Amino acid sequence: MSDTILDVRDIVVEYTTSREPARAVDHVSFTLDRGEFLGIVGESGCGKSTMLFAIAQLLTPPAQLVSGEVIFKGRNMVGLRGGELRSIRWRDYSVVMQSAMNALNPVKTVGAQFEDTMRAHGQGKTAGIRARSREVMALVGIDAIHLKSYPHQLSGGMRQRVMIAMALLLSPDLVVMDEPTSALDVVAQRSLMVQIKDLQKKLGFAVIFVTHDMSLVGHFSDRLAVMYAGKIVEIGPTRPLFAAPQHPYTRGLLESFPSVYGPKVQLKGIPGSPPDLTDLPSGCRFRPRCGQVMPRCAEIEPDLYPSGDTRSRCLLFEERA
Ligand SMILES: Nc1ncnc2c1ncn2[C@@H]1O[C@H](COP(=O)(O)OP(=O)(O)OP(=O)(O)O)[C@@H](O)[C@H]1O
Repeated sequence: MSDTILDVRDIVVEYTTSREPARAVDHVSFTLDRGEFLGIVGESGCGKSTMLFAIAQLLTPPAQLVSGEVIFKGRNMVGLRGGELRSIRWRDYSVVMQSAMNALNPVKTVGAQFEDTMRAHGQGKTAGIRARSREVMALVGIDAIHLKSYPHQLSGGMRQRVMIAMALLLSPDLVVMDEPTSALDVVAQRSLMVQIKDLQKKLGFAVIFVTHDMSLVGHFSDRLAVMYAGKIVEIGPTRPLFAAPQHPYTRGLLESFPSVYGPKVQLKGIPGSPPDLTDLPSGCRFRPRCGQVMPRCAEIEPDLYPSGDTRSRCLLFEERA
């Protein structure tokens, strides 16, 4: 039996604008195995959150899924109606957003919100709801007393943990996370990441984790997908991708972040900024910022080619395809 839990097939998402539509996700495909931790990285505006929303079926206008399929546990989620989706969300997959303050209801206690979620999925027994609520709070290291707290009574780190506890209430097989640590200071960020990883190993759920901070997911993900201007430009196992990044954009990204280990090196960054999605350069989208640009890069839009242990969307690797 296949171990694939999620099969994202050729998805295209566009935002309607007053000019051309902005194609924020442009023919993206990948699969995710049960229990796997996939990091999605890239600069701000490259389409990471839009892709996550497309997978979780949470897109709202002006964004729309133009084409593609999202096969989750063997079923295409694209086109499922509200009721069908509601029965899958939280139970089979859950979503942890950037800001728990926006995702949690400010006028309900944490416990009441857990109860609503569980009752909406057919858990009728109050004793069972209370026990499970205490259990998930213990999983994320928060005293059950805070089931009586309102979101504003908790620190930022506690709120994010509460969101994770809520995401785990119904033991889903997949948790998608959109920069869940971005509002926290560096120390709180690391400790939350360690906790997410521990929970994932213990409970066995798969994770898709979106972040612009490559060094953050470097220690925790099994595989990484690097996005640039709506496309995956490199994808592969995390370790080799970090040790020997192949795509010039991945190399630039890695050189933009200080490494926790290894010698001190000058941080370089990537010159310029990502292109306007309504006015893309011809050929390779990264071409105007690339240090290894060749004349052909303006003419040919590269495919994903095998490149070392990863696959890269760069003509440097074309002959190996
Ligand atoms: N409401 C909107 N209307 C029009 N275009 C939008 C809208 N929201 C996003 N976009 C377009 O989609 C692109 C991708 O946005 P998205 O938020 O998915 O990127 P991201 O990589 O997640 O960025 P960040 O890390 O800042 O969250 C943006 O660059 C922008 O061009």
